[in-house]
Amino acid sequence: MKKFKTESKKLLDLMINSIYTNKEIFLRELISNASDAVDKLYFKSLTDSDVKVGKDELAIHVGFDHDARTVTVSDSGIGMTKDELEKNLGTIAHSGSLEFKTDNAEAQGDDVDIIGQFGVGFYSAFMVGKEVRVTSRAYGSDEAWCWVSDGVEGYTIEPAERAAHGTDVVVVLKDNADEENYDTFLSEWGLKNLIKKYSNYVRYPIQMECEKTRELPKPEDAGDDYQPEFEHYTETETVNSMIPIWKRSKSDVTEEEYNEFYKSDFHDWADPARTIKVHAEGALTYDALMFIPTRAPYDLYSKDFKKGLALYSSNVMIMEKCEELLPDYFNFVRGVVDSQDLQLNISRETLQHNSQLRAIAKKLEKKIKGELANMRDNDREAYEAFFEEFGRGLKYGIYSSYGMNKGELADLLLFYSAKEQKMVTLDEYVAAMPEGQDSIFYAAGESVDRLAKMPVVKAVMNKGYDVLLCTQDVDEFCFQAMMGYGKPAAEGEEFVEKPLKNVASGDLGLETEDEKKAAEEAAKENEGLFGAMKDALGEHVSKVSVSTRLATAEDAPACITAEGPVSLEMEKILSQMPDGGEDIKSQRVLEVNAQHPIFATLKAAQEAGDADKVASYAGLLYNQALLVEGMPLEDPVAFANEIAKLMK
Ligand SMILES: Nc1ncnc2c1ncn2[C@@H]1O[C@H](COP(=O)(O)OP(=O)(O)OP(=O)(O)O)[C@@H](O)[C@H]1O
Repeated sequence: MKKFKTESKKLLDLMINSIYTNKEIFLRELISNASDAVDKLYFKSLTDSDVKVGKDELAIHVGFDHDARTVTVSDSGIGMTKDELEKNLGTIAHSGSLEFKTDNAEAQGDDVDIIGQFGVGFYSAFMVGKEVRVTSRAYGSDEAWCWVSDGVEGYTIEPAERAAHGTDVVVVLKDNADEENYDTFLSEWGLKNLIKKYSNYVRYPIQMECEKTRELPKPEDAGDDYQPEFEHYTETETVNSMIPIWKRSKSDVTEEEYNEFYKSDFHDWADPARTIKVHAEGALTYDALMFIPTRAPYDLYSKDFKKGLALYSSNVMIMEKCEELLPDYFNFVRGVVDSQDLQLNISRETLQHNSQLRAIAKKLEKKIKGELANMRDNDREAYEAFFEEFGRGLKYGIYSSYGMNKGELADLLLFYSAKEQKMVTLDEYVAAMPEGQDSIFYAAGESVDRLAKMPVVKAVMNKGYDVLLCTQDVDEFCFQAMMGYGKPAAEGEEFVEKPLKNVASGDLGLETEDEKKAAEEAAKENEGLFGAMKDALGEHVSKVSVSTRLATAEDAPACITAEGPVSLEMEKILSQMPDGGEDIKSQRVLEVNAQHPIFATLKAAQEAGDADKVASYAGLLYNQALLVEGMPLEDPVAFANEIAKLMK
């Protein structure tokens, strides 16, 4: 037996125990080696007229023997001589494939795509195998050799038999232990799954003998009670689909084919809303195929959801979900990126340089954004359906970046316009703003119908201004992070942002000079009344004041607004959060309509010294305003009792 050198032994131990996180990739590595071997022979046939092999003779075979506990990967490739077995498999980190690639760098065209480069992949077989036997016959040689090793001490090379050129790698699996079970590698289903997962796009057919059943023909003399009989048989099946759809030119692929690929590879039953194909050449050459789904997967908004695109290099899957390729707010995009130029880490599980990924991600983000903008502008119905499913994520993207992402995302948002009675973009809202309107108004609450009836909304609408009715919990948080919205109408034009204002908060600055004056006067005149009302309401409000937004007898008698950064709707949402949001309160102001007949009644009660009536009416006004604004009453029984008292 030839012993591995001490350094090699250490390296081998490292290889087997530390480099890979996932044992199952051993099959990917052996299949990649087989594909390289076949590729090398094919390349020879192209460059040397003495070598005659047809592409259809070239295949890879995967099989297993349950009783012997072996998995075998065979190829009809270039094979290895005794010397090559020694050099390639006896020396860790010696890559015959890299040598081949370097030697033939000039002559290689698109027809060859060698995967190996580090000279370590083969040894991953020892993660699952207690012994590996490699029987190989080099092309053009009439002798075969068998290399055998336990992956610990060393290896032997003995003469062997093989009918034709090529290599068989037989992995004798380790025994099952408590924490490891290798039986999945001893089933047709388990191996097929791994081939599909990692090696589906290897360019040569990967074949397996597959078990099938078929019904036997019904005998002519079968009686009425004949039960159909079945037989088992095996058939050679090609498991991989070979040609990656993303490498085919867009004009050669039908929409149907893209849809089928999407549905089968990403496990969706609905066609995608959009398909985005990218082919980039230059410093980094790559292909990408991305899909915008029609509907959100059930776990999109859960913590366990993992975003990412599948990453392939030389047709072999490196990562199932490469997170770095997508920003969080486009987490719903599914797809594939494939590049031969990626500098892989030795385990092929990550890349050496994330800057390569960043460059790709940046370009892809632009493409996705462009596709969404195109859908928004040219197929509004489809875009609204998209937004219904995924809009929350876009808004959350603005909120969670404290508004930093608004440049990328804000023009993709849609909100319900009270005036237009349909979904509009912020640009459409701004474009329709009448002369003199300098803010974007919105209201937040549970439903559009309810919001449309709110006095604070009506008051702004009566001035001729539109109000965006926001019904998602994230809406107001998103707007607060944005603070304002605007973009230059034309290139080079000045950039003016319109502030975003909640119609139920603070001073909107919409009152006329006359209205302002009237309110100031009413406040001064009725200082005593407002003081008494505030006392009656206690901690519930920070202030009782004359409303400037409710300014005619037809408007509501009172409304509640919030001073400061926390609105009533935000308070409601925060109070429903599991982690202590209930402590965050808005500063409520009870605004009273001084033109409303009820105000006259209140004034009269105050003048007559009827403190009980003032207190009771203050409570009633406060509670009914809460009801209108969709806020819970603190004491519904007391409220009902007060009303009953009035009705007696
Ligand atoms: N089935 C095979 N047929 C012919 N040669 C093979 C086969 N398997 C392995 N080899 C040779 O053994 C070498 C070492 O294989 P190994 O899988 O360790 O590394 P690699 O494929 O070169 O690189 P990587 O670590 O990137 O996969 C290969 O470069 C190749 O020359």
